[in-house]
Amino acid sequence: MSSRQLATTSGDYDNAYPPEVRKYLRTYGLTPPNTETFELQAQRCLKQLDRKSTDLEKYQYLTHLRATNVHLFYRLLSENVKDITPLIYTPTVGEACQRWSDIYTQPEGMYLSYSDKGHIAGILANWPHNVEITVVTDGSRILGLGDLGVNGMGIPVGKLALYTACAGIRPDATLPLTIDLGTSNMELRNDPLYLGSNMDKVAPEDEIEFLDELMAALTERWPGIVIQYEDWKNPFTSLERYQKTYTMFNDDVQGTGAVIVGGFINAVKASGVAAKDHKAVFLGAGSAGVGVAKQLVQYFIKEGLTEEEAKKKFYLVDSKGLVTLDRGDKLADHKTYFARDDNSGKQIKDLADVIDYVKPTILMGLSTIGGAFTPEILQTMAKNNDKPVVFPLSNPSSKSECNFEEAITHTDGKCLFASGSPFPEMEYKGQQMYPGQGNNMYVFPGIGLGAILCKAVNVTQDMIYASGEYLSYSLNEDEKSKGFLYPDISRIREVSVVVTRGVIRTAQKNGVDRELAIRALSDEQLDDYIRARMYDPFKELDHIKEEIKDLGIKSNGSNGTVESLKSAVAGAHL
Ligand SMILES: O=C([O-])CC(=O)C(=O)O
Ligand SMILES: [Mg+2]
Repeated sequence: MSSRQLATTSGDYDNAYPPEVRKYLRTYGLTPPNTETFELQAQRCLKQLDRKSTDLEKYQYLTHLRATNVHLFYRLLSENVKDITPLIYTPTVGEACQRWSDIYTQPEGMYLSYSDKGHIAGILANWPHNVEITVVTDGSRILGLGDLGVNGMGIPVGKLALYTACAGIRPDATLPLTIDLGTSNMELRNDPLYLGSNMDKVAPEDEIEFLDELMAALTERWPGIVIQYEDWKNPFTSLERYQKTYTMFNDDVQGTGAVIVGGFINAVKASGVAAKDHKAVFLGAGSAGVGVAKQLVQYFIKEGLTEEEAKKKFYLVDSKGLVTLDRGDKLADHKTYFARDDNSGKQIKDLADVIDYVKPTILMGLSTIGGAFTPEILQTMAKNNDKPVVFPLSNPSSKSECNFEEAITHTDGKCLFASGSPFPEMEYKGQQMYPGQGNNMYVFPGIGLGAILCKAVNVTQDMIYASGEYLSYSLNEDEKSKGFLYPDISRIREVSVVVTRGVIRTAQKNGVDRELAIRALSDEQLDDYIRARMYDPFKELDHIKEEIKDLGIKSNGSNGTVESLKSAVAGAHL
């Protein structure tokens, strides 16, 4: 009997497979006759993609392709990362989430509801694959688009597609997970097509009870699982509650922080201003803003400042203005750390006035207020600095505090720029200008893969920081000469190898690794070890051929022909 039964994944229906492989997989006759090269397959896909008139239609086509030929989808993605990533991830995924209940066609992960409490382990048993990593959201803060309830499923799906594309986690080892704990979004709840429960968000203590059960059930079913929290309105509670007990991290607080560290290290070098002389104004003092600022504190400490000095480099601005201790309102816990006490009673409401007061070298946007970096603000940054650092980081593009063209034009081409969502490069005064994309996709794939490969018990803050630091090392000479702050996205798999190595090395230093055998590897050997474990959609055919060879099919001297397969694969229906 063949070790293969009937085809089980959409990848088995790949029409790149020759007849003998189709016969082995028992898909012979279930696909069109010709065996196609990837070039031909890609030509057809790109033609179909081209014919779609909106990005959302392209997103839907790509979703369909993944569901019907998973390896082809990843081959196409890996050869066209720069063009396709914005269609399956930010910004298009934002629109897909807003319209999820409208455009829904098929399940792509698991949905758990509050009413499933007490039965979570039993429900997880329904998932048919072995899982190495899950991305879990409750949809309560999807990108900068607010509470989208279960429509947020697009985010775990998109993040995990990037795990596969960028870090080579096998597609069937990923689990997109959306928790339906109710939603405060009345527009959704009044929509009969809404796919989640029509109830208000559960109370925080009920949410914690639910999550306690979920974390235990996930880890019981898949003991090595890495759990990534994504797009939660209040991510701090779960981070503090679980990070020492489970292998988990929060991508928005920690991943975004780390990716900014990576670009920031390069921006500080390029700015010509010593680290100790920088000052940063942050528009947005929510979880992502504070998460980023905290990791930059770690950077300044590494540069020789005390924690107190490092903390003083940051001026956070929220909807009420500059965050100060004596502002008269009750500050959320996470803001207090950065609240200023040196304002001599002065309160400043407007961002432009804060900038006049602070004269920052760095302006960061994590506010989800599209256009908040006005031409005047950008002009002031350029007046005060030779090379102002301007990072409008909110997602998707519509929420970006400014776009690349505005930043370049209003700083007369001087700014060092990175945004959260992609913007096109442009020419300015005869010179080609390249935008950086400070998106956490540069680090989370490596954080997850690193944690999986070294079998980390926890994801420590040092591992997170290392992902950003190693990201900064991964710029090549060509990228440096063009003034890039982040490496070219088309090199993302190689970048992820470097990031993964940084994460593993740091786990080893922290003593949270359980795969002790890889401690002795040199850096070069470790990189090879990582690469060898990355799923490569171009090598699937070779793996199946190996499988066939292992069954001794070639041993009758017929070189794997259809005839030899006929006799060797007992039980196959030819
Ligand atoms: O998904 C992205 O593009 C980045 C991110 O985590 C967010 O904005 O929440
Ligand atoms: Mg996010």
